[in-house]
Amino acid sequence: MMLAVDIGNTNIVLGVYKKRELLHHFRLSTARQSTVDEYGVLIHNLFHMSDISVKDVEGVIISSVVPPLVQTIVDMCVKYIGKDPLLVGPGIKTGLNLRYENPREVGADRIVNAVAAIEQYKCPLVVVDFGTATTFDCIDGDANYLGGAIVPGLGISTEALYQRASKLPRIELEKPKKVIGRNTVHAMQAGIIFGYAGQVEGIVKRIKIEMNAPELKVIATGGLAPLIAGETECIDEINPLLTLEGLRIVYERNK
Ligand SMILES: Nc1ncnc2c1ncn2[C@@H]1O[C@H](COP(=O)(O)OP(=O)(O)O)[C@@H](O)[C@H]1O
Ligand SMILES: CC(C)(COP(=O)(O)O)[C@@H](O)C(=O)NCCC(=O)O
Ligand SMILES: [K+]
Repeated sequence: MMLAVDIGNTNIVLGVYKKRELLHHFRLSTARQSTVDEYGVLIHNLFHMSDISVKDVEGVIISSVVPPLVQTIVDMCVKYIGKDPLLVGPGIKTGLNLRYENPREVGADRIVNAVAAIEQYKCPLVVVDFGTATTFDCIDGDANYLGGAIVPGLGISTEALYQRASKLPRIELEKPKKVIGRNTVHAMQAGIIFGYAGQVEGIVKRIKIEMNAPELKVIATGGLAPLIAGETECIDEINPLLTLEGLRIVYERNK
């Protein structure tokens, strides 16, 4: 078995693979102050509840966009799983041709998303990951990673209204019935959800023009993808496990 770990700014997602098959996946909060032993307890409990033996884990791969947590999770793997994990970063074979000005700058989650999408779909394509931030990753017809766009995530945007405007409450990220809200909560939900869908549409439209690829496929992933995908025609498919799949592929390429 192989353990794939994606450390995002909000959630740490873990996947347990047996060859190409995802047997289990788990989602933890990204707690920057948690210790090696605290993460060890979580992993121990999750494995125990799922009847996974640590002894069966032959290797671990990690992608992280939260530098302060990397050493903690690496140390946890060594101490509680007995494996030195592979880190997605410089020196690792991804098979991806990165056209970023500085390839080291690209988030590891964006890299593994792109690797998985190229394997699973026909290029050209765009991956939209609705996480803490929403990222757009553009892949051309020859499977080159071109770059993309980064926008504030749905959660961050919603939180900003609450934090910066005294009379705006904290709201649930839920789709309202109408775009014309007749109370504060509905008005905020309308603005956030429908505004976000419009933003995604606008960016995808510009990407298609800039890449001269009107037929390009748009794949959505990340915790909040289903909320927005229903509100726009521009998303072709939701693939919630794209990041884990990318980690599995990169792991195979470095065995
Ligand atoms: N299965 C899910 N259903 C609903 N919301 C989710 C789910 N998974 C994650 N979320 C929410 O989506 C947001 C982004 O999560 P995620 O995609 O894991 O972000 P990141 O990769 O930045 O950690 C968070 O607010 C999280 O609570
Ligand atoms: C853009 C991101 C913050 C998205 O992270 P996430 O929302 O998945 O937590 C992350 O991919 C990142 O820190 N990237 C580095 C900058 C870049 O990709 O150019
Ligand atoms: K992510």
